[in-house]
Amino acid sequence: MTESTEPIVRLERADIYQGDRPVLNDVHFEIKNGEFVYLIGRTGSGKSSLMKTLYGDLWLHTGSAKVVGYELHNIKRADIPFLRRRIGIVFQDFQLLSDRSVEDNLSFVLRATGWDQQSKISKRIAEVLMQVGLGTSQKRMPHQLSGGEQQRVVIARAMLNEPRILIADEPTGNLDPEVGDQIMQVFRTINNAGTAILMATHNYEFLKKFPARTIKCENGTVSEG
Ligand SMILES: Nc1ncnc2c1ncn2[C@@H]1O[C@H](COP(=O)(O)OP(=O)(O)OP(=O)(O)O)[C@@H](O)[C@H]1O
Repeated sequence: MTESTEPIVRLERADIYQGDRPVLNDVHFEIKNGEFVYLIGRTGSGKSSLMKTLYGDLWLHTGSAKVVGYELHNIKRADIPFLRRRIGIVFQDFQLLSDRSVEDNLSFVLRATGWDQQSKISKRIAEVLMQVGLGTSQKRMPHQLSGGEQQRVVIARAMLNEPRILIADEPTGNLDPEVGDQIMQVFRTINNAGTAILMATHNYEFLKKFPARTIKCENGTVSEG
């Protein structure tokens, strides 16, 4: 299979653990290139644990998983930063560095991932900010941004290294409904441009307004919703 036809995520008979405690058993699903997938389920059902396993924050104990070309059942600790470069991760709490500007938050990530030419760094920052509708905000500090704007910067940050998939854990959980809708539009625009998205959400309005494939954590496993 070539990289473009192979699923971006494929789990087979995977067991997800928090420490010694099993959270999800016998998980199998695939996410294809460019797909948009919602992940739903009650509080504590295992959504975050599943996502953490996909980006190598929780170790896969049993079964197999291949994510953006990396086999998680065989992955070496040293490869995890490279796995994460091919995945964009967006959390509910914005986690920007509060003591530096938008531009510096973004260049920090690029430099940490091997970018060293200032002209290329500036160009890439301008591109991702444009993509999230914040084209002129380079010099602003996080405290000068609304919650929705901060979340746009976080999404821009996740897009810096052109990930093949964005994994977003409750990305609108801290936002007003109207602002949440705008952020959802940003994800849709990114998805329409070809990046796959796996989004955990409690917001069932999104499922009605923006229908997409839905998978569900329930009774200790994952099923199509
Ligand atoms: N760091 C941790 N250490 C031990 N157990 C944990 C840890 N984080 C979560 N758990 C447990 O694992 C189970 C799954 O939690 P998880 O956070 O994956 O659920 P979730 O579906 O994402 O919930 P929420 O919607 O509230 O974010 C829960 O029983 C939770 O108590």
